[in-house]
Amino acid sequence: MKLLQMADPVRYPTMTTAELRSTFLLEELFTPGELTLAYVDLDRAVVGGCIPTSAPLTLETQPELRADFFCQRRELGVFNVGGKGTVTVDGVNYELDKLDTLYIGRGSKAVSFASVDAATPAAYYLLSYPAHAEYPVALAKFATLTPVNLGAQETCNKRSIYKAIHLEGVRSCQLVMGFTLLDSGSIWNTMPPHTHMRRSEIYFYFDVDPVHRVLHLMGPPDATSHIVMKDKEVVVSPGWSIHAGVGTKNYGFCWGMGGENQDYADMDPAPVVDLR
Ligand SMILES: O=C[C@H](O)[C@@H](O)CC(=O)C(=O)O
Ligand SMILES: [Zn+2]
Repeated sequence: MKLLQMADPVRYPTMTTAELRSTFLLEELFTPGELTLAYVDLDRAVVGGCIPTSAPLTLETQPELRADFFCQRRELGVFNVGGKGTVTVDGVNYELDKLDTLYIGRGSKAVSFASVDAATPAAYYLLSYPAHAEYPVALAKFATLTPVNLGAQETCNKRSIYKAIHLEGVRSCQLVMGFTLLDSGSIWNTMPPHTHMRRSEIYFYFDVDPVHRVLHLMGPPDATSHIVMKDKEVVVSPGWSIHAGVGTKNYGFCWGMGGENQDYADMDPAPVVDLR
């Protein structure tokens, strides 16, 4: 597994574009016919991408985990941004349409991913954190989620927030996971931004038009930087960093968090006028 090692707020202001990218950004997680994982030292997240084509792909344990099977000591969230697929957990099949989320609890032994049609393959985004407790496998279908509608057309940030794995939905040990869809003509996410020292957060941008980009904003509110991102890329946000973005067109992103608490509303606002 590729290892991403975080920078701290002291090293951060000295970093070049290339250093910011190699430290906070994960590119090329999604390759047809492959399952790719990366380890992030921050809150010990494992992030992955998986596009099964003609044959299913199995979630193998990794040498770095020193575990008998991947979920021996971890839980896993799976979010499909591609065509219809099937995820099999210990012999039980779960059908995932686009935007469906599957929670796989600690102790699940055999996990594999398949596409229903190799011509329109599923594309699974994977996010895993250590877990001290077992919660049951559960599927959060997009169609059953009630969005929170935020923003306005006037401020180009009209969007719908769907919480899938959280305190009032599918339960987990520490993972909190959901996604946000921007309306046509809206481009700003999470503005005004916030930090939350209790949790680190990982953004996975999807449905980014190939000729468009998202400028992801990070850093302390008084010293922001940006990372230019394309479709199906992942960016890591330490607790001291804001995480917001602006696209050259609308897009979607999956947000996931691990850490001290699971309280979605526990945010320290960073007012727009204070940003530097
Ligand atoms: O801690 C929560 C996260 O940053 C996101 O859920 C924010 C978000 O999706 C949005 O405002 O568009
Ligand atoms: Zn956040």
